[in-house]
Amino acid sequence: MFDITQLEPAFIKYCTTRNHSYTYGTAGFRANASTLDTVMFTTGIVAILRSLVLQGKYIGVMITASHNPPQDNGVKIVEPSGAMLIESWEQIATDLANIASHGNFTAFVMHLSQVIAKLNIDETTTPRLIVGHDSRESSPYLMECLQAAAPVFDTIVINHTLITTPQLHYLTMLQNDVVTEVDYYKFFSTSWNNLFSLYPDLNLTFNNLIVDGANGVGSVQFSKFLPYLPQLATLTTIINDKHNVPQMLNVDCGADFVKTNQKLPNGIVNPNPSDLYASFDGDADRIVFYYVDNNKKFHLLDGDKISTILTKCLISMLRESELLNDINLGVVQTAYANGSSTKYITKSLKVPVECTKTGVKHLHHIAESKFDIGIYFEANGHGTVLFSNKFYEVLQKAIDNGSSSEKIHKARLSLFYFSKLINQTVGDSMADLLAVIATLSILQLSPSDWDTEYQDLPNLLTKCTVLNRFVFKTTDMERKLTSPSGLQEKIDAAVSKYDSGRSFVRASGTEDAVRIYAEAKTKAEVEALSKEVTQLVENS
Ligand SMILES: CC(=O)N[C@H]1[C@@H](OP(=O)(O)O)O[C@H](CO)[C@@H](O)[C@@H]1O
Ligand SMILES: [Mg+2]
Repeated sequence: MFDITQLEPAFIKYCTTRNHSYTYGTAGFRANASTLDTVMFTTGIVAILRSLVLQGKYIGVMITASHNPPQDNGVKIVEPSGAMLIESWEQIATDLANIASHGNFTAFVMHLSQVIAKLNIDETTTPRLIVGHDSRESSPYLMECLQAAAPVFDTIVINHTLITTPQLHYLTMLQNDVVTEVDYYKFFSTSWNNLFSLYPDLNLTFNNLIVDGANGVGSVQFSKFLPYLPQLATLTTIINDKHNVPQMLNVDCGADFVKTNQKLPNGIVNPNPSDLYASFDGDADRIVFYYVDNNKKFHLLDGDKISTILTKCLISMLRESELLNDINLGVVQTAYANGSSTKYITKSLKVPVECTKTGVKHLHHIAESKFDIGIYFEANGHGTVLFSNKFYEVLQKAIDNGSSSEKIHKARLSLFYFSKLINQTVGDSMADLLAVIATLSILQLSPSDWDTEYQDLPNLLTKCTVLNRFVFKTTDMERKLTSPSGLQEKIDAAVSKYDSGRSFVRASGTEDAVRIYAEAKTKAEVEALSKEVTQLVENS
């Protein structure tokens, strides 16, 4: 039995941020790190309660603010399956944080005991947490806040300290007391070796690989992972690897910088057209690729390009496996996906596309519930491919039954090993990097061949600060505004003036801003459309 009144000293010590209203956004709680002690303390308790409700299964907690600036931080909870916290618990997490922030200890204890009573918890269960953090300066202290309530609940806590978000998701999914990051390296390098063993004569389609670690935890982890991948290690250089200079995190580098500014990150002086470049974000769950042409012009290969090339490869493996009619494959995108990519997937590859709301939790859910092979990527490079139980059943049966053709058998084994190469819990810079390189090798496409599969429509993603972003409410998978009243009609009128024009506006779930997306036939038109819509937002 636990006595929650014993939480008082920790409450006084760690809940120093008062009268702050916390909201659970697109990716958990996220704000300036100086305001986060209270919500870290309560999130630790929520994770403990979640573990108690699930009979002591390991619950993951990651402290990170991903691509946000160094002074921010955040926290997200991971289910035992490795997926994000189930949505119905977001409210429990939000309410507990806000009662701790706005109320005194008595009010807090009263609220918490009501929550515990409602959850019907068996108090003899031992809760288990598996935790980690990114390289931010604030992370170790926030980790202390997060764990402050653990002794009162007799919690077992495994702290992996400096680890990437997807590694933490993967290790949570293993539900094992003794797993470490080495288990991650071994699993994914074995998958890589298995897949390549089917293609002994295959050459990579670029000379060198340059990986931008965003000066974050991804650079630490990738340098530890590389020795398990000797074939790649010899041709890979990691740049922006100053994870121990926290103020450099995501500054002029990383996936978000490259995608938003559509240019090379810091640290690449003389780019080589025969090399492949990739940038991770601050917690290494996103990746974008790029290359330069012979004129040294920069070309971005973003989440849409990743999603389309993986789709092309997997659909051809399915076809060669003669399983196209038994396994359903589809792609999940958000409204931010470039219109050309959607057209390419549906028209050229003849694969269905679902559009859903921003945030990986939404994409993941659709990919999992609608498809046997669900490929999902946000345009910013956050995504993965999910393989269903049915996929494994059908494939295993086909492999066991054997095939007269060597080619068909090889395609089936390729599908199997490929499914093990990509992180099943969440988007993962390192696993996605391996999956893309394997894809390019199997299809024998150079980075520029990959790029020419389809041509992006010129697009612009900007943000603007407004008095109250919460008045911007949307419908139709965030593609249309329902409030402020009358604004959507004005946006529609603006869009209709442009060839292949598209634009939508929504409030960010991670920043205090409204995002404006626009695309059109030419760069000049997209700039004009974006400007018009920005003015409409500002005047609303
Ligand atoms: C347009 C855009 O890139 N939005 C990002 C951003 O969400 P917003 O709700 O737009 O702030 O951060 C999320 C978390 O990292 C990420 O999932 C999402 O794709
Ligand atoms: Mg991230």
